Amino acid sequence: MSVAVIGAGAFGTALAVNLAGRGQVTLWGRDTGWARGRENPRLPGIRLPAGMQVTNRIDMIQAETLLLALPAQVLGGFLAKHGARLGGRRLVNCAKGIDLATLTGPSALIARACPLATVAVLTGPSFAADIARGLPTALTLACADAAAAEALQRDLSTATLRLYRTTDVTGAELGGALKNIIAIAAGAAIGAGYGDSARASIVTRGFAEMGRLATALGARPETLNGLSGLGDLVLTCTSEQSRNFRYGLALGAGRPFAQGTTVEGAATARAVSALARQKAIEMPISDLVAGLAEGRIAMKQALDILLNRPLKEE
Ligand SMILES: NC(=O)C1=CN([C@@H]2O[C@H](COP(=O)(O)OP(=O)(O)OC[C@H]3O[C@@H](n4cnc5c(N)ncnc54)[C@H](OP(=O)(O)O)[C@@H]3O)[C@@H](O)[C@H]2O)C=CC1
Ligand SMILES: O=C(CO)COP(=O)(O)O
Repeated sequence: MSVAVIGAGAFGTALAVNLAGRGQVTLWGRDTGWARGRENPRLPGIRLPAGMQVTNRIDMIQAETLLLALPAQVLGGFLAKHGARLGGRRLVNCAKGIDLATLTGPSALIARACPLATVAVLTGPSFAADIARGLPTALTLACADAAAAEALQRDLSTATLRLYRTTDVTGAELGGALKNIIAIAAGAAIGAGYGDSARASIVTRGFAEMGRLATALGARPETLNGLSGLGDLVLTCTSEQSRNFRYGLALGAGRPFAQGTTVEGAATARAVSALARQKAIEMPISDLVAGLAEGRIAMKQALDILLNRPLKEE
């Protein structure tokens, strides 16, 4: 089986390094100057295995299985430029977000741009550095075609990467996208000094909110209880390795945050607010994260809004 990873950021590089233990892997990035030193500055401390090919030429990619590890908001532009070259292969989305321009998930963007492709999603609790170091990790592989899901599960599992499969692509993809929003809110609560009890409330009510939107969009509720939903929510709301959580910490503390860091939850919150309005679903935490990220509301105001919502059944 031949694999290529599209997107030489932290996650794409980590997946390529881990999968290289199984066979030939090619890594594609738009700028591959760093590869001469065999260490990606986006994933410090990890050396590329000898023999791994790194290229910025998409026409060099012959692999039958492509893992797309680009940020959700740049995927549409990438597909518009290169999608025609990718059709007919197995295309596995690894991005965790909702495209703001179309309000759809990455796998729908891929399916639209590459109608002949077998589209799948790889998602779940996993920091790039952990995967690259070969620390034990369990992820969800989702594909609507059950036979293709089984084949991909087999082909992409490694000694340290254990994949569980599902045919619920919508649920798996939304779990990964929505947890980033809640991680920002959890970080903001901690950053503002509201404490661990407040964080626990946000995680729990955030999880309820994730389930409401995901099921309205066609997800199976049990998928949200799995690695791609609850699993990743727990990871990102409790670890400072998470960029979304760290961004929330900065928002809550009123500190600036490093420009250029990939924080998927900020744009996803805006997309979710728009989707929730369309579907008439209450998503109070996502609405507040969208407002905080856009600078429309302040932290104290966000807290007041949450605490003053009408009392209701759990
Ligand atoms: N990091 C992690 O632990 C995990 C990340 N993910 C998901 O993986 C996705 C990618 O994140 P991650 O790798 O961490 O992000 P990074 O910030 O590490 O890297 C982003 C990559 O995208 C590239 N890029 C940006 N714009 C474009 C473009 N227009 N065309 C082509 N390439 C572009 C950047 O290229 P350049 O270097 O040239 O700027 C860079 O290689 C996200 O959806 C994230 O949620 C999922 C699980 C874990
Ligand atoms: O998705 C992730 C872990 O599963 C990575 O989270 P961050 O993008 O917040 O760093």
